Amino acid sequence: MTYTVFVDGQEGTTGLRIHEYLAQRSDIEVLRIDADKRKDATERARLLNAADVAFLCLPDAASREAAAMISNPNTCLIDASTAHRTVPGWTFGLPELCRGQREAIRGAKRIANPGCHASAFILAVRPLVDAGLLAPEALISATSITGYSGGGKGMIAEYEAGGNAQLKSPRPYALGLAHKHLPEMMAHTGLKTAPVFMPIVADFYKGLAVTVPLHLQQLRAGTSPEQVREALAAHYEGERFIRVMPLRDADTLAGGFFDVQACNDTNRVDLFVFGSDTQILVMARLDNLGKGASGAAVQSMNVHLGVDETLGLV
Ligand SMILES: NC(=O)C1=CN([C@@H]2O[C@H](COP(=O)(O)OP(=O)(O)OC[C@H]3O[C@@H](n4cnc5c(N)ncnc54)[C@H](OP(=O)(O)O)[C@@H]3O)[C@@H](O)[C@H]2O)C=CC1
Ligand SMILES: CC(=O)N[C@@H](CCC(=O)OP(=O)(O)O)C(=O)O
Repeated sequence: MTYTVFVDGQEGTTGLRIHEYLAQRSDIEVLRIDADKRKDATERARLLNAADVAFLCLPDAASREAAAMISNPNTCLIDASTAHRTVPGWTFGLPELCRGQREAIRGAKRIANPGCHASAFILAVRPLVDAGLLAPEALISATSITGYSGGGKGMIAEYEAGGNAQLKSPRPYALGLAHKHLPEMMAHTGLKTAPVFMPIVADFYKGLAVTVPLHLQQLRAGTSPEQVREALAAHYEGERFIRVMPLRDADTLAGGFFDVQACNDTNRVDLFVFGSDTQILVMARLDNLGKGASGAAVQSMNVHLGVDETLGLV
């Protein structure tokens, strides 16, 4: 069986990466738009409606526009943008989220791919809420360190142009405390209050790690770091792309330093719990263009089509 696939936004960062994944597939026929018609609404609509699966790798406004162009009831949209992640009628493209999510993706024609920071945050926190270790009312914070490809073509060009000394050091951003991933972080963890979230972009291409620092007192009384790790391990048992590392996994740290890039070129998420007697750090690491974007989109496509979920992904 061959499926036809169109990538709207094929020249962008996530679109190009999806094309790389699809190029290895004999079961996928890729529909391509002529370079001079990339933003031609009529041609985009024609290709979107000719596809079994269409990926939207576009800014939010263009994604909403594309979604409104669909008249073919068989076309499945997988949107990489922020536009639809908490919109009713759209299914969150994170198969590992909870029991039943895979079946929901299999049956959905509108799939919203999670944001890169949000994927890491949700995968780290959701199991703790589901296990009753962290109350939905908890007030927590998180930081994220990310490579600059997370900012798309514009930010990549800025970093790769060189000559701007400010870009040499890590840059905290979203300091208005209203990062666009907060709504999906709340909706898909069950947290009632948005975390205080500060992302930091630094001078490396890709790789991302979210850290959630917690006093053990913020967790259910008597919770130990071991129990937090066990809750993660139980939640993700059998998951091909999620690795829950041993507690205080010093072996993964070169000389005591955490490697943010160690999941690059994979669709993997590594989860860590570092703990003392009174505090823990829960960390999630991924490739922002892998499980943080394009890899996740291909995984959702595989789940939706009912083919091997790992096809083309490592
Ligand atoms: N980069 C990442 O790590 C992640 C990105 N995302 C999200 O995925 C989406 C795509 O991001 P990314 O690939 O990084 O962005 P880029 O800026 O790299 O690419 C976006 C592409 O969309 C094209 N485009 C813009 N408007 C239109 C339009 N009206 N019609 C057709 N094409 C259009 C752009 O054209 P042109 O080339 O002319 O500018 C560009 O090629 C965004 O919503 C982003 O937030 C999600 C997760 C992670
Ligand atoms: C470094 C950088 O700017 N990263 C982007 C996140 C990329 C991403 O996940 O974007 P979407 O939510 O659109 O999917 C940011 O924090 O806005």
